[in-house]
Amino acid sequence: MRLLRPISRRPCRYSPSTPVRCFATATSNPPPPKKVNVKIVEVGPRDGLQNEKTVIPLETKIALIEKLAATGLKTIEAGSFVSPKWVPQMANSREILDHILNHRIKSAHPITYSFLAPNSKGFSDASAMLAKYPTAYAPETAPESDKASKPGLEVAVFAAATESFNQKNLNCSIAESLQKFKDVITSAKDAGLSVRAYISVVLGCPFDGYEVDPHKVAEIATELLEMGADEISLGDTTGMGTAPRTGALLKCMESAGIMPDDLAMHFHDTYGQALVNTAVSLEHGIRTFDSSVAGLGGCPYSPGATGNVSSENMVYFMETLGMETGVDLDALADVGQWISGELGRSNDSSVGRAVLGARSKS
Ligand SMILES: CC(C)(COP(=O)([O-])OP(=O)([O-])OC[C@H]1O[C@@H](n2cnc3c(N)ncnc32)[C@H](O)[C@@H]1OP(=O)([O-])[O-])[C@@H](O)C(=O)NCCC(=O)NCCSC(=O)C[C@@](C)(O)CC(=O)[O-]
Repeated sequence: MRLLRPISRRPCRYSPSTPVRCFATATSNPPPPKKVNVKIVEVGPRDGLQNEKTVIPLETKIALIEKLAATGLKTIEAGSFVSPKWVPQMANSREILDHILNHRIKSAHPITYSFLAPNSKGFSDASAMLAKYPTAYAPETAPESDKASKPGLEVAVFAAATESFNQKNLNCSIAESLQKFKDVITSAKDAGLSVRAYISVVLGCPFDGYEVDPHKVAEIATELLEMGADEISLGDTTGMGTAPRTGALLKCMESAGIMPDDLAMHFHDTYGQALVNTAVSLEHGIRTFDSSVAGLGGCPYSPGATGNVSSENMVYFMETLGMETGVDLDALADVGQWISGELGRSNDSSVGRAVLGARSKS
């Protein structure tokens, strides 16, 4: 069990008043500033595609994951073990996991692939595949050499900050879903998988509006961390988050003793506030951000919500702040354009379009 301590008692690498880049004090020959790494979690193949109305062929989904893997992204959410009656688009996640384990997608660096599994049925479907290829992935405790040559795997559970959204999304109360997650998290840890836990609608709910209690978010996050989750991703599912409310939420998390390293932020860009909220999160020490290529996405249970902030915009934003993402923006822009074409929709990444436009002029 992870012990949570008040934030003031554990040395924090960053505080709200720390500028994102810290330059060394003047010397005659100051070394170049060391870049701060940020982790971009690409959620396009799952969050991005789950709400598309026409059935996307398995080959297209696999091609998307392979193309993303070649851009430098190190974490890719690849599918979801949920009821096909509820989310038909994710019905072939089993085949996607099979492909990842069986074919070892080519990449110049180790990649962790993440799959949603909100209950024991979802996890047992996923673990049946792991049993088929028991040595095809690198467990968390594997030696570095194994981690370099085999994919890492992560299981993601998901709760909500409001009862109404939890009921719509998972057909049970928050307490009941947390109970179900206990088994999933324990089994995932036993199998050597890392665990991510989402909390949706943390900054606004399609049913309860702005009435989301940040203390409730902190309470759920604490419970999930104590169950063994490695990371909590705070979802602004509706995109209703604003800079002051993002700041207030993160302050509340800090007061509850939840460390910035334990958190990721998951912004949808419905109101165009995602990067503003990202900047606030950076100031609070968060270094992991979810995004989806070409801004794909939208939650089936959040009417009107648009996609996640686009990965191209996120990478550009981080790199222009002098932070290191490890992602090749040009290559990512190509993937965004390609998948938009495959889906017959417009490319929703302004940076993606700008990169391609600038290239076509040169
Ligand atoms: C959780 C359930 C299944 C409960 O749904 P339920 O109907 O209450 O489940 P049940 O336990 O009563 O079982 C009913 C049937 O579903 C089957 N079943 C039961 N579980 C599974 C499973 N895991 N995989 C496949 N099948 C399953 C089960 O076997 C049974 O089949 P039947 O006997 O009728 O043939 C359902 O509510 C569900 O699938 N919900 C998924 C909702 C979802 O995927 N939402 C989108 C992801 S969350 C999100 O997008 C937000 C996020 C993460 O991106 C962050 C953010 O932006 O906020």
